[in-house]
Amino acid sequence: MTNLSVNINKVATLRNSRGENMPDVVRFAIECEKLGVNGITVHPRPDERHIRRSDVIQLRPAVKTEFNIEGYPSAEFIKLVLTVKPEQVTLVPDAPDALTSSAGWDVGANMEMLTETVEKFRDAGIRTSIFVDPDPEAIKLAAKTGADRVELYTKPYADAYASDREAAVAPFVEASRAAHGCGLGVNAGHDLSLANLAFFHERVPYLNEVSIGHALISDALYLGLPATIAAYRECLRPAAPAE
Ligand SMILES: CC(=O)[C@@H](O)[C@H](O)COP(=O)(O)O
Ligand SMILES: NCC(=O)COP(=O)(O)O
Repeated sequence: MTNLSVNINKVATLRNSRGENMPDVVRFAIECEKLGVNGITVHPRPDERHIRRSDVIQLRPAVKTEFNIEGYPSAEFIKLVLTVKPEQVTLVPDAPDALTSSAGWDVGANMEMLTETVEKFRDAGIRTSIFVDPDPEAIKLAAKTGADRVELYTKPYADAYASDREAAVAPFVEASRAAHGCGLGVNAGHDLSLANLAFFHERVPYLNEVSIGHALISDALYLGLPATIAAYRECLRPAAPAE
């Protein structure tokens, strides 16, 4: 089974466009859980342009499924995560002013820092995941940091899906096999959508979790949240066993 974690960053973007608390990110997370999602993801950025540190703290007791916090492991981020103790932390290499995530880690160049960071979170009982491109070498190194999972950066898949979906998904199939072979769990995310998710799920083995925000929140504006969550969950329905 592949879990669906809803990234609620964009709900906070809308909230922040006015000075008050509408929409309420905690209420939104609870509504998502009532509709059957398996987790809630947030990516607090240093400028607090969407999710704020105070949101992360308020979400913790409200989220009853899996709380996944993504971000660059600055001292401030590490302190926040160790205080909040989510079920999962995803380490992402974004610069403080990044518009959005645009690449996985250069794991080799950051081996010592990643290994030390993973150890801090593991000691606190928090599952760790490292954001990587679908590169078997980076994945082998990620396993050596002691991380539990990798998250595959799926924008290249999303971009290439319309022109040649077989070619687009092939590196992710290989990457997921490599991760599984190293004993790592496999997450995936970035620009997954109703257009490309079902095929990704059908083809990529060992997929533990997808985290989806931008497209899902946009779809909810058109379709409503219950229909949107139902449609994404349908994309992740296990294939019927072969006759
Ligand atoms: C790691 C990743 O792919 C997501 O966290 C994505 O970057 C969402 O962040 P924004 O909502 O700030 O674009
Ligand atoms: N880890 C990816 C994520 O949380 C959501 O990315 P996106 O769907 O907003 O591109």
